[in-house]
Amino acid sequence: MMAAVQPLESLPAPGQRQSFGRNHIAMDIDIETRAPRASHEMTIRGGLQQGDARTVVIMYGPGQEQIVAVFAEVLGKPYRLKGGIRDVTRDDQDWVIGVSAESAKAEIASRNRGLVVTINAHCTTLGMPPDIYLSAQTDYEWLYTEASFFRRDLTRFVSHTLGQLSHHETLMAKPRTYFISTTFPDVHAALPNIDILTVGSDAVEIRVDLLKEPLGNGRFSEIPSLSYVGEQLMLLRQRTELPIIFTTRCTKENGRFPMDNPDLFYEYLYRAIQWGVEYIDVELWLPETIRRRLYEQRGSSRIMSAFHDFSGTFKWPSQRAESIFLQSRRYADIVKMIAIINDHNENFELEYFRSKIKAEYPDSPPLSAVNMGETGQFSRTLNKVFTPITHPLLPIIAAPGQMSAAEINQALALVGQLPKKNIYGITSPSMRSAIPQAPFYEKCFNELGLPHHFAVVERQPKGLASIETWCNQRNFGGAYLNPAMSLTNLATSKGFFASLNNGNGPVLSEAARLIGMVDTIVVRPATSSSSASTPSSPPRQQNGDSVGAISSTQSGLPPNTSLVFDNASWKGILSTLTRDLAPSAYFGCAAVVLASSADDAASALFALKALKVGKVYTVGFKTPPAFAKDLLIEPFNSLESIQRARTVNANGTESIRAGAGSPFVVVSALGPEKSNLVGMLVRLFGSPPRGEAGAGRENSRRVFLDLADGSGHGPRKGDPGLIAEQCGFAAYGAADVTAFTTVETLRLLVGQNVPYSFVRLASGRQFF
Ligand SMILES: O=C1C[C@@](O)(C(=O)O)C[C@@H](O)[C@@H]1O
Repeated sequence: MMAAVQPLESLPAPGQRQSFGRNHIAMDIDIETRAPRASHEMTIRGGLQQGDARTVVIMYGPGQEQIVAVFAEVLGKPYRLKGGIRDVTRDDQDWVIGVSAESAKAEIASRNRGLVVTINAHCTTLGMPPDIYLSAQTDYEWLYTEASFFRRDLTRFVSHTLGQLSHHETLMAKPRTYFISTTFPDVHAALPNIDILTVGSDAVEIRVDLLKEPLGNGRFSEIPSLSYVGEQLMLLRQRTELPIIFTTRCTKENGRFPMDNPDLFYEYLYRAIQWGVEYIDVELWLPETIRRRLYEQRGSSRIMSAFHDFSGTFKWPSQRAESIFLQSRRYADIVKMIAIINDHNENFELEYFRSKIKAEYPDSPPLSAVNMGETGQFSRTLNKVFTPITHPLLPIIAAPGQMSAAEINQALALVGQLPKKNIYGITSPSMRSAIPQAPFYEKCFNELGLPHHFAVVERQPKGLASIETWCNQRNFGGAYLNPAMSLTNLATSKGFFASLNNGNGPVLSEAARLIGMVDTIVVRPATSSSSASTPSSPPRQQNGDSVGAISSTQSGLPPNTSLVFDNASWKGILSTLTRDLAPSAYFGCAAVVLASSADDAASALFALKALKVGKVYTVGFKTPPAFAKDLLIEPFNSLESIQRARTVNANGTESIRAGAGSPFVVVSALGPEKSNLVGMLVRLFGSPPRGEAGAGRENSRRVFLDLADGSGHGPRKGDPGLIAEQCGFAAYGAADVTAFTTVETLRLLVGQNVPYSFVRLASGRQFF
């Protein structure tokens, strides 16, 4: 009989082992922190940070002071307007300060940079460009439109510029990353198709040099003005959640930016940093002083050093190639090297160069290197860091030989590098009435050119036999579990799962371990240092396992493969909560979680922990001790305790930071049959009680997240989401979380990024 998972309070430190397998009384699970690949922990520890602690000063245009309140709300801080930047003192530390652009002008150059960080918020309807002097002097600049206001864009801008959310670390931990090189003369043309264009991309490149600014009479300016570029960038950012790469490619390297004045490059690239662009492409030929300055001034943006050689004489096995790499890495977060080659063998030379660089300079920034032209296409299938891709819907390809994500995947599949796998959606009888997900996954695989087969299968209500059979196949490619299964349940395995990893059981991600619920099973080759899994059935044929016809006699996983039990839904919750609010809006605040069991509550607790909330009030479940360790938990066990939390008076922002204010976020995992209770609590916590004005957050709409699946039920009587909105909450539902969770599931299962907007679009509204 298999030992149960240890109670969570006795969680081992990362790297230690926890019971699961069948070798010992208390057998072990490899904890993901030992694994080299991307893990959610990167996102918790690396992705979310406290960020810039300086006072944020928003400079606003005539009649635009309301934008200060919006910034404050997104950041979760109180705000006030002041006459000038000089009036900001240490006492304003936790406030957002608004200063009119007019007044700020006189003092911006002499501001105390250690005390304030300035953002020039300019509404483009007031005219473009913004005040040239302010633009040049400010730390950051945010351009917005009033007619269609994109709160999501603002959230992402401040989360990034103030260093609260880092895409780079998360992306660099991914096994493969791609960026789409858009080549539109006008971004408007891209917008209708942006969701489909970006499937498979981790970032979007805007080729600034290819933008064509109309001057009237059919003429275009030689290079697009900063004003035009700013608006184009704003448009793109409003429509895609992906990080952006800002490129001013020069004439010598297949671009249109003139090379006679390097300062022009500095001007545009530095402005891109001010605009909060995530990646700035800096060409290596630029004077070192410019490259150094941009690197030093890059703030939260990351520098992609770029070198292209179109001469046809470039040689990867040369001293020159190595010295170009060394020169590039000095001022780079990613080094990009791209060359025209003449012979297919030069692709192998590039691979040798890649591995040599990795071995000899292990601490260098990641290398993104490909060859151009048809001959070089092979290298585009092998490069793993930010491979530039195109899409059939683009007007032109950005460089000779560029391929689409689908073409790359198809090529990899053809040469055995991306073998066809069976991927499952494992449901339970209780989910029988749910809308089928298979068509959506098939659409994604099709769009991405993935060879995999997807099938929704239903597990038996009891036991693990069916799940183990699906997972125990040579061609098993991973699965999601909907509903999720508890680790305790999975730990009852006496068969295949228990046999993995020489009897130590599957690898557990830290999220799955702490949450105690598994919703994703990821297949991955073991590293040489960790032990290989031991299939419980003998290996058999290489290909051809057909879904639904798997017997226990069929082949098990290949010997160098392990299974990772993971949890994607906490990430879906985190992404939903941070869609319209920066992480700082949650730091230290109080939350309420309602659920009928700890299992139902755990993903939300994990997300709230990642957001560093100060205190969690609980209703309906006992908090697992593992959470109680890092979070201040208080169960609501009487009406008095609720009343106390409601009226708790946060004296100033300090106490809010310690979770002492009345709850700012309410998450409910209670089913529709408990709507009344949820509605009642939401009403109670809706309007900020009198006397809380001192806390300064009276401008903030509180947040309500309903995890109960309302799909297919139509508008519910007493729908807590509706009540929440009436009570002044910003309400989110299961549909948002499901879509964001699907994004994460696809990343985990097939390593590809399918943007949230595409998930919503392709799966149809009624699906969620
Ligand atoms: O640097 C690169 C790579 C690229 O030149 C290519 O070869 O695909 C395409 C460019 O748009 C991009 O900036």
